Amino acid sequence: MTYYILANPFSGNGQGKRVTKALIPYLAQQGISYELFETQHAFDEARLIKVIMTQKTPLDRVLIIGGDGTLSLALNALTPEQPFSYIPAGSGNDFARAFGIPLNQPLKAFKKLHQANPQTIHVLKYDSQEMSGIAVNNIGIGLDAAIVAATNKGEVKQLLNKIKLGRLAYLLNALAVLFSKRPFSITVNHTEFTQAFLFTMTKHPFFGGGIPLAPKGSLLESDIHLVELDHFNLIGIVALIPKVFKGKHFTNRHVHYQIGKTYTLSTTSEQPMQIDGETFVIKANKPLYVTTEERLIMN
Ligand SMILES: Nc1ncnc2c1ncn2[C@@H]1O[C@H](COP(=O)(O)OP(=O)(O)OP(=O)(O)O)[C@@H](O)[C@H]1O
Repeated sequence: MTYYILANPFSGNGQGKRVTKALIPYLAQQGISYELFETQHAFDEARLIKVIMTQKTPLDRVLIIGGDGTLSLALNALTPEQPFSYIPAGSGNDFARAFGIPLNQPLKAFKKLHQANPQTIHVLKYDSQEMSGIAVNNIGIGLDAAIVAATNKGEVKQLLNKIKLGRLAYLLNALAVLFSKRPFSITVNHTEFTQAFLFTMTKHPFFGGGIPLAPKGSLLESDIHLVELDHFNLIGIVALIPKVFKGKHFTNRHVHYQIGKTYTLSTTSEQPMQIDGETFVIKANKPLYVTTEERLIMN
């Protein structure tokens, strides 16, 4: 059995490279066979998964090393029947937190996955006229997407990442967007929210690098947790932030929470949308259909 490893050396500000550097000598020392495929540029994951799938035999394993974005892009290129293993090497690592994969301990994570049997998890599956795919963490429309969009394109992020303050970039952008983002109207399964501010569907508790947005979410179930926050006064919204960090935001009357298996939604205006931290837009009156899909993980 050979491990076909897809690694993003640049994830987590170079953590992908550090994880690979720790893992490869260990595999060699243990006599474990491997083939390493490192991404050469952004969005190289799908190409490498295709190469891996033409080379591997059914007994070989697929191991992904990177952040949530790398995992998401790789799984979108992998068929549902193909089991995968994962070692986190990002900055947020929400999927790894949700599945209990050791963070910052690549050898511990590897030893665990090496012994593991395939287990079924449920990820998000989305579909519209314009796009389709799966998401391992969450799909957000409005505030979180606007923050991700502002952070991803900001040169400030690169600078702050270098001095290990990437999370500060999120915080600064979050504050700027908080004050400028306007509410929007969204209809989900026939319920209309006319003053929506944050609208996030998640399969597991975490978003934004460990923030417990939906503490009861689980990858082991097909439930999709929907958290919607209405735009109300900004002082109230700012006061809500520490509660979100503690997972205690559901008592606020402006927070709406639903658990469901499928959602059909549409907005009346074009809005930013984030899918596992990559940014898109949802066009006005273009329905998006969200459900779940089963995947096999060996961790
Ligand atoms: N060789 C590369 N050079 C530049 N970008 C890359 C490379 N390989 C992959 N990418 C891009 O990096 C992004 C994914 O980064 P990833 O999310 O894994 O790390 P992160 O942002 O540090 O972690 P997290 O999402 O956990 O915060 C994707 O857009 C992917 O296409």
